[in-house]
Amino acid sequence: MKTFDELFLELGDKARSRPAGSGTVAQLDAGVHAIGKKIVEEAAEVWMAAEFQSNDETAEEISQLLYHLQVLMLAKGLTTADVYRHL
Ligand SMILES: N=c1c2ncn([C@@H]3O[C@H](COP(=O)(O)OP(=O)(O)OP(=O)(O)O)[C@@H](O)[C@H]3O)c2ncn1[C@@H]1O[C@H](COP(=O)(O)O)[C@@H](O)[C@H]1O
Repeated sequence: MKTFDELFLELGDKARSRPAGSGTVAQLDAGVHAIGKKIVEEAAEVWMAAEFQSNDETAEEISQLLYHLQVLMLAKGLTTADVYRHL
């Protein structure tokens, strides 16, 4: 298990070191347009899970949405502080 901040640090390391086989690196290379489409897809899956599936399945979909939001943050050079200051 990891927190939002721990995952963001891990993804930042991946973006810098670019290990072979990293899905995050592949997403970053695909660019903001592709990442954005993935966010929309995952958001729809969250919505559908919330309406028609279990809470555990909904939580899993939410985790995937958070992951893709973090990939977009990295693609745009945003930090968690950039986001948190709006909360
Ligand atoms: N938390 C995640 C995570 N959540 C979601 N995803 C990806 O998001 C996609 C969501 O999958 P779906 O269930 O929607 O399935 P899908 O639409 O068939 O997926 P694709 O066809 O798009 O691959 C998958 O491609 C997952 O690989 C994630 N990929 C990676 N992580 C974590 O990120 C870290 C770095 O991962 P790598 O960069 O791959 O090493 C590791 O700690 C991973 O656990």
